[in-house]
Amino acid sequence: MKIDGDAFNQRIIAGAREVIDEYKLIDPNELVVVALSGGKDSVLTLHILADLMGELEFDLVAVSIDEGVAGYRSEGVEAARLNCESLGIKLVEGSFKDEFGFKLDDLHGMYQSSCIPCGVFRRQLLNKISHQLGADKLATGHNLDDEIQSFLMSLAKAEIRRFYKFGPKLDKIHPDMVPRIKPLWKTHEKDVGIWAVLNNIEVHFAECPYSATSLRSKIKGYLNQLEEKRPGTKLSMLKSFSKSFKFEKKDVQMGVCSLCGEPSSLDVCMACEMMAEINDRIK
Ligand SMILES: Nc1ncnc2c1ncn2[C@@H]1O[C@H](COP(=O)(O)OP(=O)(O)OP(=O)(O)O)[C@@H](O)[C@H]1O
Repeated sequence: MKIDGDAFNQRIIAGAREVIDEYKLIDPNELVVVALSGGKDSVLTLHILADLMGELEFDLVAVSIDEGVAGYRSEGVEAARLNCESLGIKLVEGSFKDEFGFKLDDLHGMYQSSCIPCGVFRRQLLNKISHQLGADKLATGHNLDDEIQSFLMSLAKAEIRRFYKFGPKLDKIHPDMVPRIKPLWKTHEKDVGIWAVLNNIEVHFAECPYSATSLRSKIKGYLNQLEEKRPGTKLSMLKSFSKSFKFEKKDVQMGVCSLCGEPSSLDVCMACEMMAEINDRIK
């Protein structure tokens, strides 16, 4: 079946715009930072926001983190640079090596999945750089698929506390924590891939070599099978999760880590706890 490119693009943009408007993701005069991995989802988020910044009157900067995965991340960072250059958006780069003194590859075999430390350190660094830049919002490329996967992962691990991260806009729960927004919250991952190919956009399509070990990748496979057999399942799940779980964000108590001073709900943040183990093992 041949796709009508213009109609498809309009549908994708309208879907994100609907989420931005419905959930009031961005206010005028705000500085929005896009967490830009160079993958298709964050690149689409960058393009959509670059397109809207004039009309909605906000500023835009992108941040890319090099986690230190040989043969993988440098291509993503390159795609991030090319897209920022073509759209005239400033790109700020950070790396695990510079910030924490190790590459993700150095941690190989230390955890059940390398995605565990990767997520912890990346989230902290993205927030730290965004806060230093004076950002009001941190936009990620999380799409509908990512969101249901995260929800099911929290359910499977009985990490009920994490349910507050569900939804297209997270509240500001600490002065040093930049609230995250997810313009692609209702966009199917498959459609993002089609958008990138259809428009010949420079994106890094490869999967991280560590991702196959994660619980997320298993849940992703299951959800894709389900969607193929029963189209519409993913959207129904998103809708039912949205209706069933209304969490009081104020119940999440945020303070600062007693070691590094970064926002944390624990006395010692996950990053510092992991850092102590890592220092014992590799330094
Ligand atoms: N290295 C990174 N630098 C900046 N932001 C990142 C990075 N990795 C992930 N993110 C942000 O977190 C979101 C979800 O992460 P995920 O691991 O699903 O990304 P990905 O699949 O590598 O790339 P994408 O989601 O952009 O296609 C991304 O959409 C992006 O906004």
